[in-house]
Amino acid sequence: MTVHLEAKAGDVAESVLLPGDPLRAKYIAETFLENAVSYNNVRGMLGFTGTYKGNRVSVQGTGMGMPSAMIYIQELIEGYGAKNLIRVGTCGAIQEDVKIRDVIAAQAAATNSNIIRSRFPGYDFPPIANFELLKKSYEIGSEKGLNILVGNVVSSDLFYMDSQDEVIALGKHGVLAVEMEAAGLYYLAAKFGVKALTLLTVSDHILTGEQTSSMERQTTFNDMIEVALEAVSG
Ligand SMILES: O=P(O)(O)O[C@H]1O[C@H](CO)[C@@H](O)[C@H]1O
Ligand SMILES: O=c1cc[nH]c(=O)[nH]1
Repeated sequence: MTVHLEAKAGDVAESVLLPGDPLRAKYIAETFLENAVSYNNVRGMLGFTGTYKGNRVSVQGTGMGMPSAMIYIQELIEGYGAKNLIRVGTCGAIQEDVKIRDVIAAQAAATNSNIIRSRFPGYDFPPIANFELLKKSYEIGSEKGLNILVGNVVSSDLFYMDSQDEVIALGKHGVLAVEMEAAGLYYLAAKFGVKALTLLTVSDHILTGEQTSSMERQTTFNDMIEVALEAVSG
């Protein structure tokens, strides 16, 4: 048991998928895992463990933003021995050639958060994905015929920004999309020496205002989940 997770020792698998939305954790467990068992209900931040093609996998909601996600990520690593963590989230595109429903594998994550900056004053620490998980996911997605984009994303502390100017400028510097957790995940993975990756489905477009329907989100989302599950299995 940790402060925010009531799972017992051994309840959590070494490989964990991390959606922001706890109900998405339930959906993933019910749709993709066999014999899924719930191990956490504290604060309604649902977590489940089951098997995928015979491999033990957990799925844990993290909430929105780095402060929330980093609580669950650190407790999963320190308290339960999680070793492979893949965030499965949504994002907003900030480049014209990134399209709604595309899947992004976040190679690195820029951030406007002070969480990492305050740890290494005077330095910019680049939060990066684990290469093995990144390569595997790219290959699995490509074999499935998905248009997987690999590149930089930006993890923002704010969903509602007074101005999108900086985020749009980042897009002009090759950053593909904005979301709110990847940099925190990559920082903690570096700190604790575990493997991490962020996969994202583009749910809306910051430049064009386009949004996905819930049905479209679900279909693309399913593809992304299968990539994540395959990447941590076998
Ligand atoms: O769909 P999730 O995983 O929650 O991710 C994105 O959606 C939330 C904002 O709506 C933020 O958490 C952002 O990172
Ligand atoms: O625009 C978006 C979409 C999803 N998540 C974000 O943080 N921003």
